[in-house]
Amino acid sequence: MWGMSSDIAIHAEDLTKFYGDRRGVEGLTLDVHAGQVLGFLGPNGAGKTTTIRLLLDFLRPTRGHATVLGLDPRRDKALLHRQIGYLPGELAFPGRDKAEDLLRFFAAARGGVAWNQVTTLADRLELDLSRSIRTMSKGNKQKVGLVQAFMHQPALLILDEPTSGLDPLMQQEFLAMVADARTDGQTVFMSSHVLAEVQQVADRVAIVRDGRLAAVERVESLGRRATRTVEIHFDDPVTGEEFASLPGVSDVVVSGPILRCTVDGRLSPLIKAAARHEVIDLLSAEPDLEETFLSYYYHQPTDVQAEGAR
Ligand SMILES: Nc1ncnc2c1ncn2[C@@H]1O[C@H](COP(=O)(O)OP(=O)(O)OP(=O)(O)O)[C@@H](O)[C@H]1O
Repeated sequence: MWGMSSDIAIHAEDLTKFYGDRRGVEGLTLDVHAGQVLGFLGPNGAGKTTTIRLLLDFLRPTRGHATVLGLDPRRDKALLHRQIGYLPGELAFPGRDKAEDLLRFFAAARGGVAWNQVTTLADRLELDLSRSIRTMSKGNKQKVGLVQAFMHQPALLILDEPTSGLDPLMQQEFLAMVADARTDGQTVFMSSHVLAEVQQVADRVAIVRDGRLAAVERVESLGRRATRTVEIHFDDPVTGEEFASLPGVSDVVVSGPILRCTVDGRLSPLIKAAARHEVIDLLSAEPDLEETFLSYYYHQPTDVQAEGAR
């Protein structure tokens, strides 16, 4: 439909939303491949929720358009929503009492859901379905939201800050649910401001800031580009100068026989230079995607549009 190939679950083209003269999101062009997990990353106010609401036709774009599961959200909203599992960023449940009642209501609205799906998900998340939603903590409400998003095994899951309010164990369980969904061929679009969690499950990461897409990267290539911190202990004092100009080496700090620096990319230039001295020890911290992301994020001009965006 719409000339879209079915291996694209979400296609956004110049998607733009202004709230008055305030930018929600501008010029967002992005494809999400069917069967993949896309992490949609950015800090508060970057435009993640705005983008998600545009994809679902809860907001109308100022400019541009989106195609979701081959459908135009503006024309086929109801049909589209039946095929999607959506977790809103702000959960507002109607006044029904028990979690189970609310989930039965959602299940019926979707034309019936195998109830064992619901209980399986609730068990995984350690959610007591007999509890009253009104008295639930934020985390437990979030679990109810997740169960309703996953319970009909939708072709596409659109999740706005899905781990918010979950404790670390439950965050891991949620990530396992996403990995299982991917195994089953479902597509997942999840927003987050935490790279570490997205890194575990995503195929690609899209980074938004100030309402613009700053980068789209495969998770592995983010990793390959990772900077790492290296500390080398020598027998005798060294000078920083002989290391500071090496390719990829920065932030050189020398205190006596100890050298600390940041290396971007391969370690060999540093290791060759170090080997001119007697090396006692070398410590290299695991490439930290969070740091890579942050350095990338803060050092790029705003209007960079990565080649990987399409
Ligand atoms: N209804 C609105 N009216 C005016 N401005 C809005 C409205 N909704 C969002 N904005 C603005 O649009 C920008 C993007 O907001 P959005 O909620 O999409 O960001 P976000 O990345 O989802 O952030 P958060 O994680 O805080 O939800 C922000 O500057 C925000 O203040």
